[in-house]
Amino acid sequence: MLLETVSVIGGGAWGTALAQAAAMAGRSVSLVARDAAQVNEINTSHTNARYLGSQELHHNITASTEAGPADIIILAVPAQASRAALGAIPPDLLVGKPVILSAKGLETGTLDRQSEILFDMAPEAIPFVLSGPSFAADVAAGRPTAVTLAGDDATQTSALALALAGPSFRPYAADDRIGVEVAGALKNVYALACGAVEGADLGASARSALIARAYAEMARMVTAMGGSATTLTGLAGLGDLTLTCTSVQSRNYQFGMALGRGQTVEEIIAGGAKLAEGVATTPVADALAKSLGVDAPLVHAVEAVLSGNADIATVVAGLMSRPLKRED
Ligand SMILES: NC(=O)c1ccc[n+]([C@@H]2O[C@H](COP(=O)([O-])OP(=O)(O)OC[C@H]3O[C@@H](n4cnc5c(N)ncnc54)[C@H](O)[C@@H]3O)[C@@H](O)[C@H]2O)c1
Ligand SMILES: O=P(O)(O)OC[C@H](O)CO
Repeated sequence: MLLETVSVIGGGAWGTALAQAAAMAGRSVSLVARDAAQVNEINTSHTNARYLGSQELHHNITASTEAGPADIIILAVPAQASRAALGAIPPDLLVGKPVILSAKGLETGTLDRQSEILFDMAPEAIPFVLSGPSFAADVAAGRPTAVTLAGDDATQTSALALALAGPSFRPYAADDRIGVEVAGALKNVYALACGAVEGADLGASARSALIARAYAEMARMVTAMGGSATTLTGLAGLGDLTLTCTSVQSRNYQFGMALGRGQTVEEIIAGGAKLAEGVATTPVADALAKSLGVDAPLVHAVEAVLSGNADIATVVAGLMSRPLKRED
């Protein structure tokens, strides 16, 4: 498998950061963004100010509004836009190519994981999932970051990890593609909850209890969806859950803080909130839990708050008065 050139689809924070990581790994990178002015800025000033401020971008990154041929395709648009973004790529560019799915979310309506969307849109592409504790600003600045890269063929996955590894970006190869993508999607739901705990001033003890119970719930969900609970001990599980559930740098955590302070979803969005993938993923996860018969009280509680069916005090009281049980 030739792995020299990379096409990153999505000129937002994460697409630009992954383009930077690939360029730092020695790859020749094309960054595909919809906005012509942004493409011009990246090519002339080597910055993407809207998403990454004054961070200088590697000169091996060339921006374009259209995807061209590449050995590796990285999809880095919001989860709800993945289907449309894949549909905009000429189909022959995806045949037999590794496509790295980096969005963390489940699709509204279909309830699909990211690789299920890829199977629909480009069945001859080879799916990989990249996830783990990684803020775009950190990756773009070359701060040390480790992620999980999961694929179905161990040799191919290791080769791809090697092609993207640099001095500050360390992908660990793994084989549980489903577990990695479900963990990446669900941690955003729990980050909303942890942010709400902070916004409502419920205390650090409550937040840690929530993280631990979220981990247990995530394990039930991952197992029911065909992944392995063991995956959650790694970067895509514990690593990303703790990062996003404790850091105000997380957009999902920030959104949750606003919920905790009593704002509605509509008010938070009208106030200019950045992308918080958990908002769209929560009702999907809730529907999946119900259809799979998984006990997921935390997902359900977040759904109740987001939909306006219950306030934070009511869901906390409900969670605290569930029948006592053994810790498993
Ligand atoms: N930002 C991070 O730190 C980070 C880290 C890891 C994973 N992610 C994941 O990456 C995904 C993207 O997040 P982001 O931070 O880049 O969001 P963002 O809001 O910074 O950027 C999203 C980009 O996608 C583009 N886009 C939207 N719809 C599109 C479409 N149909 N076709 C082409 N481009 C489209 C937008 O124009 C924008 O440039 C999310 O699922 C997020 O969870 C983000
Ligand atoms: O800012 P968030 O909440 O989208 O989180 C970004 C990354 O997923 C953290 O690993």
